[in-house]
Amino acid sequence: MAADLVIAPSILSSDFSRLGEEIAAVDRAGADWIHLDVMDGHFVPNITFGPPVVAAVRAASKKFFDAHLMIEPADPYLEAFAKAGCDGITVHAEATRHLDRSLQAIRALGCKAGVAINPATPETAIQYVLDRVDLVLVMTVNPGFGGQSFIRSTLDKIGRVRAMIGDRPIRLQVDGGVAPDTIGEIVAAGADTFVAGSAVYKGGNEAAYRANMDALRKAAGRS
Ligand SMILES: O=C(CO)[C@H](O)[C@H](O)COP(=O)(O)O
Ligand SMILES: [Fe+2]
Repeated sequence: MAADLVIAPSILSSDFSRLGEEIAAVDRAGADWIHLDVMDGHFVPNITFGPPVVAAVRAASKKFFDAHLMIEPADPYLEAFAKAGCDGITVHAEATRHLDRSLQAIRALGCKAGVAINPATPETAIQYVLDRVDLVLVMTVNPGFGGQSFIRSTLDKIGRVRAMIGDRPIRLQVDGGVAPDTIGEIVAAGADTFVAGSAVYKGGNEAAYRANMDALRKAAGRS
């Protein structure tokens, strides 16, 4: 496993009326990456934002912009997200007809390529694209909303994905229900990159965000 642990606050749980400030606040409070949840009201039952908003908030932080595209199709929008300033782009295996091609396209745009799988999707969905990706995202809630409960049946799958990754330089990310009471088991299962929305943004100010991320790192055994 990668020795370093990455905490990526999901701005889905931030105050959207102050999005730039909310990103800058988690940056100062110790976020490793910024996780951007893009939803289309089609692949998932919610709508968030697109490339113009990403471009508008890009100046708020120099940290890695980790775009989680919950959109179908994704291919027509990859270039726009790259130009908006995303450092990594993750597409869902379930929403991408020609997954190998999409992942090649992301890398050709100069971004890190990620592939996500939903809780009900078996890990075999990604077995033939592992040489095309820099990140595998195992969803631990059904995508679409923040603040949902962690789905425990995903723990075994995280372990199987870790074994599939082997010694490849691929990050294993989890997203959904990551909190101090779940992160220990998720680390033990083999994940190294943690998206947390409600568990980071609760409290509503920078001091709370710092304390929340410290609590996650402590519960993960990394502080
Ligand atoms: O992709 C997502 C939802 O589809 C979000 O990243 C995720 O839900 C984060 O929220 P929380 O940490 O509150 O579960
Ligand atoms: Fe996400």
